[in-house]
Amino acid sequence: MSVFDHPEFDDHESITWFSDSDTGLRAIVAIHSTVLGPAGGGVRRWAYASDAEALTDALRLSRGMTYKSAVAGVRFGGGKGVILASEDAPKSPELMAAFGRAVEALGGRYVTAEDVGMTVEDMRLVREQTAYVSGLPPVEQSAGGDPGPWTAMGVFLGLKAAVAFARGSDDLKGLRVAVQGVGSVGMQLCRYLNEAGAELQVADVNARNLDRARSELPVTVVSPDDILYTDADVLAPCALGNILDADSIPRIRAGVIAGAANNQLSTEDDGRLLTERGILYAPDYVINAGGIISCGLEYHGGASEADLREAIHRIPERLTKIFEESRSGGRPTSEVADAWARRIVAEGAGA
Ligand SMILES: NC(=O)c1ccc[n+]([C@@H]2O[C@H](COP(=O)([O-])OP(=O)(O)OC[C@H]3O[C@@H](n4cnc5c(N)ncnc54)[C@H](O)[C@@H]3O)[C@@H](O)[C@H]2O)c1
Repeated sequence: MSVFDHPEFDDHESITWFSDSDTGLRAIVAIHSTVLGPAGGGVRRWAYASDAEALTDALRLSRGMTYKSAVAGVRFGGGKGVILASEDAPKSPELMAAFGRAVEALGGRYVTAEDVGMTVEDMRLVREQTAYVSGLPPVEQSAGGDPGPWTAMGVFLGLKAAVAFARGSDDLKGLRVAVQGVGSVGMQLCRYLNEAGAELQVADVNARNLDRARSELPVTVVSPDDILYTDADVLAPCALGNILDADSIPRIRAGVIAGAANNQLSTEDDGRLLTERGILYAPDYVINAGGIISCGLEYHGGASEADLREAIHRIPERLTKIFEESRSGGRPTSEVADAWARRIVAEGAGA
């Protein structure tokens, strides 16, 4: 497996592979950049098809974290952990402790938090081994905790800004929103959308999460194979990445894409395909920054919940600026956001 020539390598500062024979832990921590601060980024536990797939995910996600924190003004660089889930390494307090020791071994260059497949309770176990962790139970800090609900708040506000830009009004009453994935973020987003009067179509591959959505809210359940292509006004991807590509984009019917999932575009070219189809795309790492804003304030300390809410309420303003720059320059929103992020990091490097 090539690393330095990997298409997603993008000058990562370091990539560390961890293994612990007692617990079966196998993990990768990719640190893309520490220019703007310690590399902040959650850890994802997922059953990857191969080590190569896990590496690709770690590299893409960690670069996304650099961009996300840069644009959101969070004092973090970018990094990401992935734990390779397998039957030989069941989730256990010991496995979490082993991951905590791995984070500690990086000496503070990487600050972890929860992502897909991880919980606040897992972070508490990680915290027993290292201080380089955020997203802890609220009792241990003032602002912060589980980043999921804060991410959902930012996505909701960002989705409204995207709808306002595309349709001239941010009134969601009667608007049809298709939500892919009703996990931590997707479910909370659905609650906000329902409150605002939107009509919800949802899909999930996890029956328990789907049942929760169905029992709590008036939703129409759509098959996971169809949710991207359903007849909706807004598509909110809140599952995994790599869903927007040359195959899926021509079939999407929604005019706005605004959701939480990281790395929604398969390649940079896919941003252009969306623009050509007239679909307004809210760049994922801009709209889903609520979680890292929360983790950043929690980690650096001294912030109140009011500070956190105020910071998250600035997400729509940033998105609108990106939409405007995209429209006036005829460039995809994803390209505009990437250019912003690179400029902020370059300025940080020169400071
Ligand atoms: N949690 C956060 O604070 C946060 C912050 C930023 C970005 N994100 C991103 O948002 C997305 C969701 O995060 P989360 O914390 O809600 O994770 P989660 O694991 O709680 O929820 C994800 C849901 O998506 C479902 N899913 C997976 N594949 C699917 C498919 N093909 N079709 C339909 N459903 C599918 C899962 O079953 C699960 O219910 C992820 O991409 C994550 O990286 C999360």
